[in-house]
Amino acid sequence: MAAFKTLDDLTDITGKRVLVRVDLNVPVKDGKVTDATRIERVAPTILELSEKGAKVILLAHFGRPKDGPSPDLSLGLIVPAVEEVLDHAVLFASDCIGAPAADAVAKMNNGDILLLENTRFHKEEEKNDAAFTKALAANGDVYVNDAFSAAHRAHSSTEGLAQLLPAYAGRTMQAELEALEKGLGNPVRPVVAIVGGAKVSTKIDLLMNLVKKVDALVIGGGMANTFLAARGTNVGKSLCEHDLADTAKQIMIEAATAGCAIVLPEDGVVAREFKAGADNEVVAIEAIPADAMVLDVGPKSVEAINSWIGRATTLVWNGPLGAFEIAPFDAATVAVAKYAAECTKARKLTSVAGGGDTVSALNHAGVADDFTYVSTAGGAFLEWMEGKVLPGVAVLQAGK
Ligand SMILES: Nc1ncnc2c1ncn2[C@@H]1O[C@H](COP(=O)(O)OP(=O)(O)OP(=O)(O)O)[C@@H](O)[C@H]1O
Ligand SMILES: O=C(O)[C@H](O)COP(=O)(O)O
Repeated sequence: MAAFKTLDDLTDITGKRVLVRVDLNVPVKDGKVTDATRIERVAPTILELSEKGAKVILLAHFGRPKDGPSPDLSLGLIVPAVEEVLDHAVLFASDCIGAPAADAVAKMNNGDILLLENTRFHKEEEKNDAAFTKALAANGDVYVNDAFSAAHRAHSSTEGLAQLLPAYAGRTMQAELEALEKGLGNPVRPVVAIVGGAKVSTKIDLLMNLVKKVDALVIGGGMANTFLAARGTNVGKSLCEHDLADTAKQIMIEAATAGCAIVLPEDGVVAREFKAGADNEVVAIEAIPADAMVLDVGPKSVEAINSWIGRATTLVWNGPLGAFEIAPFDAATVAVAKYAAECTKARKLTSVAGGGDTVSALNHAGVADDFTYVSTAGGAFLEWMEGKVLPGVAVLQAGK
């Protein structure tokens, strides 16, 4: 792994304005953060800089706002959770550039921590727009990237800033890269990957390369419905991206050529409403009622998945198998997580899992600490697995 500068190289920062890119894209329900793991992971970097007397200015995205600012995706909602984890006051500015940001920064004392509003409220962020990056850079003397989980995005706050300011990796960025290299740099076969969740369109392309690197690819969640539909199974009202059928078919062809088994659900738990405790039944995967949706994979599928895990030496997991936030559709994710944890404790398995909701699901199952390594990254983790260059990491390695 190519070298990059870390906080150890960042000396004499008292009074300096340090722009720190963190990932605060945390799960939220009814306005409350339901899993603070990502905040906990960036806390050491933030507190270290604050204790050294820097003015710590946090940059982050939250969700995927489509048309500019929206109150439900304001990072202001996250401030209390960040304060609780840090046990430190956190100031907030209503914009990440312009007068609101500049005024808030001007008022900071050494050691203060300020969170700027969602960078994605400006469409220029995702375009890595030069003028927008410059506007962000105006508030900092130094840039620290501690958001490994957003490092697969070449955005202004994840990549562009590192070209304008002296750039350093934060403690979590450093730890994630070191741990992934150690656990998965040279994975011992057989390798089984589980990919589930809801971000079908942004993750499906990654599977094209992943099938060349693993012995079996277990597909669950919304991703499975897309593959099932592609092979002609009627998925009723399930979360499914029908327009990705050709991509799914191509992945199945690539997998067959590479000798990678594709493991799709044999049965599913279906309901007519997306809510906790909704009436539900287990059906064979070819018998999904037209007016129902699959919200979890069924018990036969769990058995098949666990049998693959039992034969594996390395497990890589991103994306829950079902809508685990609403009982009883957490059953498969919990059962598989517990079995993987058991195999890991018995020293038969190296288990690495990643993703905001995946971490939350492992915490929900009570086994996150039993996995070999739990990354905060989902998409970035899968891209790293594929062997892709992550722009946010590459720019640190190039070193300004
Ligand atoms: N069958 C399903 N139908 C609807 N939603 C599902 C289904 N299976 C899983 N999900 C949802 O998928 C979401 C998690 O997917 P996602 O791809 O965001 O995973 P992740 O671990 O957070 O990865 P990342 O960090 O890349 O976001 C959960 O909110 C879960 O409810
Ligand atoms: O949740 C994630 O995986 C990261 O925060 C990146 O989010 P994105 O997929 O919306 O870029």
